Amino acid sequence: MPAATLTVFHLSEFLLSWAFKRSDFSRHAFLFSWPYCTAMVLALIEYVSEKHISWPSKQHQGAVHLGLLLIFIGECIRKSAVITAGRNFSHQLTHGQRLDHVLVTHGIYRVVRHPSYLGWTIWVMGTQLVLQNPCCFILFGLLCRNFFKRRIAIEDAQLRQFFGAAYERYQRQVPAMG
Ligand SMILES: C[S@@+](CC[C@H](N)C(=O)[O-])C[C@H]1O[C@@H](n2cnc3c(N)ncnc32)[C@H](O)[C@@H]1O
Repeated sequence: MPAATLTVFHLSEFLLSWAFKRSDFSRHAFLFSWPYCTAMVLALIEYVSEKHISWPSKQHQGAVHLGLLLIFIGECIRKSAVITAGRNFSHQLTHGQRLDHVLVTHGIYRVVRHPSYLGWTIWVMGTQLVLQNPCCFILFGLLCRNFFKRRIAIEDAQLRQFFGAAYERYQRQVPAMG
């Protein structure tokens, strides 16, 4: 199940990037960065070592079901953001404004300003619930919060530069991650 979850996530990220013919499309669209792979190896180590010492929490079916639900909800939020933003979405932050870059404020972007980050956070927390990894659940939560806090500050500043008053208005009206 965890392998299937990872395959669906990474393959769909790559295929959507290819389908929208995004300007930053490359093998990096699989989203296997070093920090991410390191985090997943840590999760695997926690899982295997706790399973080996018969950690009691590894037997909670409720946690597995809740984790699967979070994975599903996270994927839906993330993919609806990727599809709604279309070619305006890019895995890397853009440094100059592209000519075809338009501000997206409809669909899921009407409800939350950074839906793909919200979806990814929910998805990754779900993976740790399925594995019943208490340490990585907390660690990944803290890492996501710090990483996205910094990234959102940079991205908001760039988008204010690109779209001026329209983005400032959007930023006032719509919360960052819910
Ligand atoms: C990884 S995507 C993340 C998009 C958004 N932060 C989210 O969580 O759905 C980053 C790229 O999307 C662009 N972007 C973010 N929000 C946007 C919006 N509302 N309209 C158009 N482009 C946006 C940024 O300029 C950046 O190049």
